[in-house]
Amino acid sequence: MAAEIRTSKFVVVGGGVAGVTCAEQLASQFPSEDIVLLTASPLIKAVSNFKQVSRTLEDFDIEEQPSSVLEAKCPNVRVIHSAVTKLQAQQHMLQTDDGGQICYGKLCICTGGRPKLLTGDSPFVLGIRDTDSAKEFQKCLCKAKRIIVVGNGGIALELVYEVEGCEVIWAVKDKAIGNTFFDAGAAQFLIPSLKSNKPEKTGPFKRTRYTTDETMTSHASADKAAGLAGGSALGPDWHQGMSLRGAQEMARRVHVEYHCEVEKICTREQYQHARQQPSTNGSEQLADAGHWPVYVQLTNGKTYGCDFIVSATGVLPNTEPFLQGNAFAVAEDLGLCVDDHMRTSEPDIYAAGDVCTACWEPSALWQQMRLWTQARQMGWYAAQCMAADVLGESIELAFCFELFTHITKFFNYKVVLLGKFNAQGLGQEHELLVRCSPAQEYVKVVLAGGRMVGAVLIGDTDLEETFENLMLNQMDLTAYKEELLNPNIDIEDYFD
Ligand SMILES: Cc1cc2nc3c(=O)[nH]c(=O)nc-3n(C[C@H](O)[C@H](O)[C@H](O)COP(=O)(O)OP(=O)(O)OC[C@H]3O[C@@H](n4cnc5c(N)ncnc54)[C@H](O)[C@@H]3O)c2cc1C
Ligand SMILES: NC(=O)C1=CN([C@@H]2O[C@H](COP(=O)(O)OP(=O)(O)OC[C@H]3O[C@@H](n4cnc5c(N)ncnc54)[C@H](OP(=O)(O)O)[C@@H]3O)[C@@H](O)[C@H]2O)C=CC1
Repeated sequence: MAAEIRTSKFVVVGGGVAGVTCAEQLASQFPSEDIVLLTASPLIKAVSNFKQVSRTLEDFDIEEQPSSVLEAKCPNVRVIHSAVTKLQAQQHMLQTDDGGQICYGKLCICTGGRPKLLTGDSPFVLGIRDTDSAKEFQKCLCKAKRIIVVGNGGIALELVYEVEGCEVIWAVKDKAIGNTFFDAGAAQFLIPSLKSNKPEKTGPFKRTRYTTDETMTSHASADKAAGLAGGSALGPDWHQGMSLRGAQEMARRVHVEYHCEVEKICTREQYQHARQQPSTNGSEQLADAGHWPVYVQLTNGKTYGCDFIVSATGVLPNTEPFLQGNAFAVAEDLGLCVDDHMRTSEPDIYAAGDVCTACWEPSALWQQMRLWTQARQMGWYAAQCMAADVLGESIELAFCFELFTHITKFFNYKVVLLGKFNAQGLGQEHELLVRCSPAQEYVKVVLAGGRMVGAVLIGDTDLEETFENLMLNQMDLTAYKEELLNPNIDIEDYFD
């Protein structure tokens, strides 16, 4: 007997922040419609305690929840735990891995991303994305004496600071650490934190934690083995309450190798075999001669042995089941291109969060980064756009896309990034003002044409709201440059 075809006016795929926010918004705009949320993960990710801190800065918690919590909150949302395996965009039809078929009126794809690994074919290379991969990392770490972390973004910054009881070799391709988030000056401010002891963690955790039951976990693992989607991305605090300890009795020990990439990864047998051959590369230096399961040759000529490698080298959008047989425009980073109404190039299909690439002409002070805040904002705005389309109303690009803002924590410091915080795309046409008190704060302001266009604030600077306003109103600061970072001036009063 042919499987029943379900029909729904609105279908959202993905139970991460983007998908759940989108489904919630649609549910409140269309209380008499059924909204279907399809997700491959056993738990969903919901935003809680949302606070609009200022015009564009926002603060919220994320909770992993059973879908019943969302269904109780939004009675017209129906969550189906099943992975989409095929999309027929012309027919407006989705197929799922349990054999189901769903016909949609409007669809929003929020399938997130997965780690872009250095190599997919080595059992010694791990990526971290969801709860399962974080647990796998923890299991390998507890037996490890040395690991190599490759990458210079968010995950690498978190790991090198958190891991104890295991030597960490950190290979970065840049001349300073944390290249994705800040410049060499900020890196210099942060480096001493790697050499001192970590402050004791203080609880309690703000976020509720749920665990998946055995059936769900094994279902998710089976999906992964079959190459289907995994769980939602981790986020702030993912390592809280998780022991990131290796097999040695020692505090944190990190050695940074700058300006290098991975040339070759080989097993102990391959490595020993190569060592017995007459040397073809006179410059190769063995950083230590211990016996390790895997060896990594870096482009600076050094070779390190280690227990395993963490590839913290970015994200690849999860687009697979959607592209085949359809005509989606795809960006250079392989995300689904969306316009300023979050529409993909296929009719009635929208996308939001890590899976999409913003292909509209952005505001001068905004850029896309694959972050929680943007996943929430895009999910929310995609729902507004879908609603406007159905109701035949016009809609303007949401205000949150006017100015890039990100609040996070690195090396136990509060970090706020605003606008073109790294002078992205400004060439030589900018000026930097910097104030730094070691171990206390680092403040960098980017000015272009006398106007503030970006800032990096590390520590409890309390400057974010004032700087946000200065960026949004684009006041000419030429006359105030000397005072702007003067610690003896209350800048908030000054521009009141
Ligand atoms: C270790 C780590 C730490 C991070 N820390 C921070 C941080 O401190 N601050 C910050 O802002 N951001 C952080 N991020 C990034 C942030 O988590 C992501 O940008 C954000 O969660 C993306 O949300 P999303 O909804 O787009 O995707 P995801 O959360 O990845 O959700 C995708 C959903 O789609 C589902 N799915 C995928 N394919 C299918 C399919 N075929 N069918 C059905 N369902 C499917 C998945 O199961 C999942 O539920 C971190 C990421 C990681 C990995
Ligand atoms: N606190 C926070 O805000 C956090 C956010 N995240 C987010 O989670 C996602 C995943 O994090 P992560 O994996 O760290 O990704 P990121 O995009 O943050 O960083 C990836 C890093 O790897 C580098 N890289 C890419 N390819 C290679 C390669 N082949 N060899 C060496 N280096 C390489 C990149 O350099 P280049 O840029 O030059 O290509 C970049 O420095 C990101 O979206 C990130 O923003 C994660 C943790 C914390």
